[in-house]
Amino acid sequence: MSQRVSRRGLFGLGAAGAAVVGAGVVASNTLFEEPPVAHASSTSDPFPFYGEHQSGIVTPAQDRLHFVAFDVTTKKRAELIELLQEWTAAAARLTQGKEAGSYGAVGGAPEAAPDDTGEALGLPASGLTLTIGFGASLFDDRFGLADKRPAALADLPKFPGEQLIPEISGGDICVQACAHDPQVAVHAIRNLARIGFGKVSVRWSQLGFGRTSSTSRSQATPRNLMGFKDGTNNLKLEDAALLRDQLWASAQDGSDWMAGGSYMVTRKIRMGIETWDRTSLVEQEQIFGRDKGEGAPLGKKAEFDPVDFASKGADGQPYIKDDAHVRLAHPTSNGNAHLLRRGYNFVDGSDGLGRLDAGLFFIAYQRDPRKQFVPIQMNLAKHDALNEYIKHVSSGLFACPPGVRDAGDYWGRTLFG
Ligand SMILES: C=CC1=C(C)c2cc3[nH]c(cc4nc(cc5[nH]c(cc1n2)c(C)c5CCC(=O)O)C(CCC(=O)O)=C4C)c(C)c3C=C
Ligand SMILES: [Fe+2]
Repeated sequence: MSQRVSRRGLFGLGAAGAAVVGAGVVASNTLFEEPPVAHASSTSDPFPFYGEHQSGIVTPAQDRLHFVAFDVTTKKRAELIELLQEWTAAAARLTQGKEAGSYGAVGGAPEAAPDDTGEALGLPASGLTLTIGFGASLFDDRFGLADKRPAALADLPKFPGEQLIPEISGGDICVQACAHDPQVAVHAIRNLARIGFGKVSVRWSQLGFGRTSSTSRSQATPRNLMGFKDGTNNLKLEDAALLRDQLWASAQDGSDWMAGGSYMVTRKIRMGIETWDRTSLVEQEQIFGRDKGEGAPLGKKAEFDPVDFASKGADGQPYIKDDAHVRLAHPTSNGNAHLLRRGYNFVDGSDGLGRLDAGLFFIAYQRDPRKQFVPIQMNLAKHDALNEYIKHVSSGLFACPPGVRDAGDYWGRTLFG
């Protein structure tokens, strides 16, 4: 059964209702709380906010993304904790289709700035998830966190060929907003930025459309901007044993506060779309090692046929070449390392030289980037035939803490508490 608490419903309470709600965040939650659905059954339904793990990781990937990285500008630890608490309360509301604050866009005092910006009034939850992560720079000496930096949050090495732009890389805190409606995702990030005014500033942000991964077997595999099915051989929510082994951090990994959390790597990867579009079909397929129509491994027929790196064609050469993307990224080439990929296509207009500024905003979750993203990306950066058509221009690495248990908990409590 689904619940629908749309912002329109809330708005309908009017000022009197809003005034009661205004007694406080907890009170407002109590007033409106309904048991969250375990699984959204339509694209307008909410996903639960509270749980052992943050939503937005194994949650079936939604269609739209607004990703933001903040720098913390306050020097006071207490102010940062207070902000995380305010953000958590707002996120609990927003993900359930409510306004960011209890007064809302039009229910507060006319003399005061509204506690919601209003552009999502009337829109349902739209499957919004908000996922927070902490970057390595947060663990300097500003907030007394230096000895809490997890070993797995080690700086990524420099990879061959990358051309990173510092202004759109890194950040102290990130928030990934995913939803089926772009207005809902943008509204959520905008309101978190508004609440954070004076304590954080936006370092960079990225819009994404058209998910490029499936994170559940219930989803069809989407296509990336190169026209290939992307996300076929991904970690999926149904792979319980693999998720335990490869996705979720545990207390035994060395940082108690991260138990139940996961590490997120982001890479903005620009594609040379125009060159790609002039490349022959056979070459495109050899670059990935899969066919373009079905997404089947070369030498096989169906998308989910197992990849066979040994079998050879009539010419005596392996169907999947040594420099093919799927061979180099496969767990068998990387010490059994898996990733949960959750990326999005992006088009940021054009670059002034007649080319689309487009590509893949790659997002991957894992238990330990030193053993997963780093060896895979090193292998790809050195040998991948795809490198001729792509350029990594931004990078991020964030420790995403465990889920928020209930209305008395907050994002990052295990780190600060
Ligand atoms: C370091 C990790 C990876 C980066 C960076 C990356 C970039 C990238 N990938 C595609 C398109 C496809 N990738 C596919 C498979 C695939 N990619 C990675 C990792 C990275 N990709 C992995 C681990 C895998 C799975 C390999 C396997 O086990 O078979 C595929 C095939 C379909 C699929 O299984 O998802 C495509 C297509 C692009 C366009 C890109 C950079 C722009
Ligand atoms: Fe890939």
